[in-house]
Amino acid sequence: MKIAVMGAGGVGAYFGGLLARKGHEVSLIARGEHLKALQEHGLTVKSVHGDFHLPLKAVGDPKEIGPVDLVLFTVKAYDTEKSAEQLLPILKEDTVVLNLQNGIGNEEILAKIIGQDKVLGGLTYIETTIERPGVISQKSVKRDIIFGEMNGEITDRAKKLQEILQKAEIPTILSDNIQKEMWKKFMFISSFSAITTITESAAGDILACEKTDRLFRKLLEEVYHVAKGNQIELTEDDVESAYQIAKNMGPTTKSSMLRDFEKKKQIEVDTLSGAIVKYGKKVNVPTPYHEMVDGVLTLKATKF
Ligand SMILES: NC(=O)C1=CN([C@@H]2O[C@H](COP(=O)(O)OP(=O)(O)OC[C@H]3O[C@@H](n4cnc5c(N)ncnc54)[C@H](OP(=O)(O)O)[C@@H]3O)[C@@H](O)[C@H]2O)C=CC1
Ligand SMILES: CC(C)(CO)C(=O)C(=O)O
Repeated sequence: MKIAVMGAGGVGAYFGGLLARKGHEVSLIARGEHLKALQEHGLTVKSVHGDFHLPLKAVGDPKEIGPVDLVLFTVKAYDTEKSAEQLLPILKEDTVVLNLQNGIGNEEILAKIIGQDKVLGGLTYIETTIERPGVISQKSVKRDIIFGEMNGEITDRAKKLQEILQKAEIPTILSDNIQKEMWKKFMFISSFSAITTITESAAGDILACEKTDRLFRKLLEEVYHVAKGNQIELTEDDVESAYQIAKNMGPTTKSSMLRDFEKKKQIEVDTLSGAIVKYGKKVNVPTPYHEMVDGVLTLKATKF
């Protein structure tokens, strides 16, 4: 299968690398120093599941790839619109674009630009980052993808994609309610990104401190109430499951937002805590915890 990775960073290059190892023709779309290193030295992955090195095609302009069967869409949320436009020349009638970004609403932005029929909703639980240009460091045992058609249908193309991902050793669930799965991840990641970045700490320290542990729970509960207000059927068990994910991912786990913050890169606060505030306002559900985080991190990020 011919595959392009739009935004070959921590998530994209890691999964792209696993697919290439199974014989798929994978091209990485990247930019800057990272692109230069990929072109000169190939992709290096250091992973708890095993290190590997691959000389993969890496380009800055998707036009150099030609039409593809599958796109992994793995840019940060703030790059969605521009990156979707750049994809247009490599899309065929039956190309599938699997979105793996954090946040809610990215699929809708994608659909407006490339067409609803091409977009599969998705998310991933994995800790992975660009350690230095050309080198990905994948740190978590967990590396799951959950995806599905936005309308919940279990289609042949989705079943085929699940098989391809599973053959590449990626634990993959095909969901008939991806919108709900995305909200579950949204509840977890908006709250986990908030508490890790504001405290500049990993999961273990946060959960071991009674006060930050309570704050994390408050952030999760706030999203639960916002979700309910927006007619999303999350339960209190989902809040507890989200809390347990932070516990189970291990004490050294950091959010990708904290890693970006440490690298003094733009952070996705607008589409995580900022988005919770907006969804809350829409249905008159107060969000003081996420509002505080959104304000503090927005200001801090202007000082890089
Ligand atoms: N990292 C993680 O552990 C996880 C991340 N996620 C989510 O997945 C998404 C991707 O995150 P992550 O992999 O960390 O991001 P990265 O920043 O590591 O990777 C994205 C890469 O795409 C590049 N890029 C962006 N736009 C373009 C473009 N138009 N053309 C070429 N290159 C481009 C970026 O370049 P530049 O650096 O110059 O901006 C960057 O190198 C985010 O929404 C994140 O929240 C979800 C689960 C886990
Ligand atoms: C917390 C983690 C690493 C788990 O998938 C994540 O999704 C992120 O930080 O973006």
